[in-house]
Amino acid sequence: MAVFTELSRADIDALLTDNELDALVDYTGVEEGTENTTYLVDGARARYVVSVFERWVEPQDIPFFVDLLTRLSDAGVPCPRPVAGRDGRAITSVAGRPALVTSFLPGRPVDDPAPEACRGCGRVLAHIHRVTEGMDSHRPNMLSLTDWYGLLDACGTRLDTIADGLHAELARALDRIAAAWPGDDLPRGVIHGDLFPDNLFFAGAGAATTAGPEADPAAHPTADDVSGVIDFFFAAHEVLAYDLAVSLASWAFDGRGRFEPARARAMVAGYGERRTLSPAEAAGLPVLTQGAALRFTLTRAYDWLNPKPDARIRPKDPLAMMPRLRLFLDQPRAIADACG
Ligand SMILES: Nc1ncnc2c1ncn2[C@@H]1O[C@H](COP(=O)(O)OP(=O)(O)O)[C@@H](O)[C@H]1O
Ligand SMILES: N[C@@H](CCOP(=O)(O)O)C(=O)O
Repeated sequence: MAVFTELSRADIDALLTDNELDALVDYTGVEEGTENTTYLVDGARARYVVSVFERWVEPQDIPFFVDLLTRLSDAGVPCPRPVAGRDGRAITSVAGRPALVTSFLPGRPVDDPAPEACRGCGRVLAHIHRVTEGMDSHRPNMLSLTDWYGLLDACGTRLDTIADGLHAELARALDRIAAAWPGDDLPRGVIHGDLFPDNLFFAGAGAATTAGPEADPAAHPTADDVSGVIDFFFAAHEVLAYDLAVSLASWAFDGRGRFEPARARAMVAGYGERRTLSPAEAAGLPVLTQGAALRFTLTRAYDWLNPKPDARIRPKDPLAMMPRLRLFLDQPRAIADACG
């Protein structure tokens, strides 16, 4: 459960009534998520999502998220829309904490995304990249390649308590990735930065986890069934193709962690439906996917080694991305072929 900051019924009631939004029916802390505190709030008229920012997000970043989510919503990207308070401006604090109140989105993520779902993911990413072209608000990426060195240092040899030799292996990987990083030559813009399967909702999805995929065709939604994209709190200015690399690293593997070229191909094809990937971007993807697998290993390891006391959270396995990192490093053709 990702609740770092406990909100009381009185806090939520004050949020709804002080802003003349709604009457409180019920509220609950959300199980999923690892970065921020999330509450679902049921009002008499609508359902809201309250995200209280805990880290990586500074209060001065909040206007960027408000602009971004408003712009994307206006352009038809099914993302959370900021909810305005009594003064007509987005609500950016709850119970004295930096926060954002947004609309609730329907649908569920898929656990084991088939190529059609991957195509939907690629399409949404490209849509985000197109719609944010020329956006005025700017947010630098706090987790860019140079920041990975800081994370590696902060974890230090304590990494070896997670797995023998992990520190040396990650240090080698980082040096190799940094030496080949194609970043400077590629188009930059606003990336989502964390479009893992749990952050994309599909209408009708979710049956796979309860009834088995064969029991309900909706367990395998199509790209047209995308109903929501959430968790923009890593969004920032970065190399656009790196965003695709993050999703390739997190979507293009089956339930047993085996690379699935068909998923990677479908994702790249879906991306191409909305934005043309240049030859230089396609050529950069093998190294960008190495970087993505490394970045999430480092942040997960950091969180593992530095748990927040009293937080209700399920930490993610820091070793889960390691086989992917090794595959991307050892067989760069795997990604290159999928993109060709
Ligand atoms: N707009 C939304 N609509 C529906 N559910 C949401 C929405 N935003 C968040 N959630 C739920 O809350 C969970 C945690 O939100 P998320 O933004 O991913 O948290 P974190 O910032 O900690 O990663 C999500 O996995 C999802 O179940
Ligand atoms: N997606 C990242 C970290 C954030 O996870 P989320 O569940 O809070 O979106 C990871 O898997 O490490």
